[in-house]
Amino acid sequence: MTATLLATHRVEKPWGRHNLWPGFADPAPDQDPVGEVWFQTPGNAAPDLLIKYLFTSEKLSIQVHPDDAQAQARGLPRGKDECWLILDAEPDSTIAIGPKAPVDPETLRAAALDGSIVDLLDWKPVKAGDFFYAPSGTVHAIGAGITVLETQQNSETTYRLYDYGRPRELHLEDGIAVSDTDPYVPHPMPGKVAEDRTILVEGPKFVLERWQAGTRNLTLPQGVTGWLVPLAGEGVVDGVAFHAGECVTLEGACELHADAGSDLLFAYPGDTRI
Ligand SMILES: O=P(O)(O)OC[C@H]1O[C@@H](O)[C@@H](O)[C@@H](O)[C@@H]1O
Repeated sequence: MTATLLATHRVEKPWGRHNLWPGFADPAPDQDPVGEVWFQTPGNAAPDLLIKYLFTSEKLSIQVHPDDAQAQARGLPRGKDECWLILDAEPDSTIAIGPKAPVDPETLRAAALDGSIVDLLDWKPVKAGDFFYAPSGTVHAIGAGITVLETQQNSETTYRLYDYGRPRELHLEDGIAVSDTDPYVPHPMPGKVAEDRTILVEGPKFVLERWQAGTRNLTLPQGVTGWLVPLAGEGVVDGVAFHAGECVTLEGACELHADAGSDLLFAYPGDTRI
């Protein structure tokens, strides 16, 4: 059994914020806004998954990620399926996920060049508690005024198709080549499978569970790491205390106690619940 409290890595982004979220120190007013906080595993090994908080004040780029095969064909370790649990959103906040109607790659390319791609996409209103799974290939954009907990394959390959004129690099040819041109179809979600267990994602790249307060004995198979993400509350796992806003990786057999009021996510690679 091993429980490791992860260090955080803050990433400044043009669409980030100066007022973050309980448990996260705000950047000083004269510093650049922080858009992402990543939880980093110690050492050099690149784990399968990456957990991030996202804090937005403007729309992110319209973007797409390659899948495993497309990434590996480009010499990259893996693709990037990702999913978002909305923790907070302003009343008019939206997320774009896929085109509203089927579109051919040439039309998508032209729309990315002249900015009309914004209107091609399906912008959905979002509120706290909403959940979206975006498989690799899904053209997407997270909107303004949103706090998100993102669980993703551990990849930083983002192909930007459109960036609202911000002076950042675009990756039009790569992006169009991996874009799914059909409307988004929601990913199957098993949901509540026991009184104290909800499965938000069960494959193909990872499993994501949501738990409340209580005591659990977990046994992760040999070689499998689990990421425990306390969204609210606090507790102890294998003698390591955790609080909302932190992240603990687990290996082997672990005993977990989460106090009343806790809201926990638990992610691990694979396509089947343990
Ligand atoms: O390219 P920008 O706009 O900075 O957005 C990059 C960010 O996009 C989000 O949708 C997620 O995929 C994040 O993991 C990623 O870091």
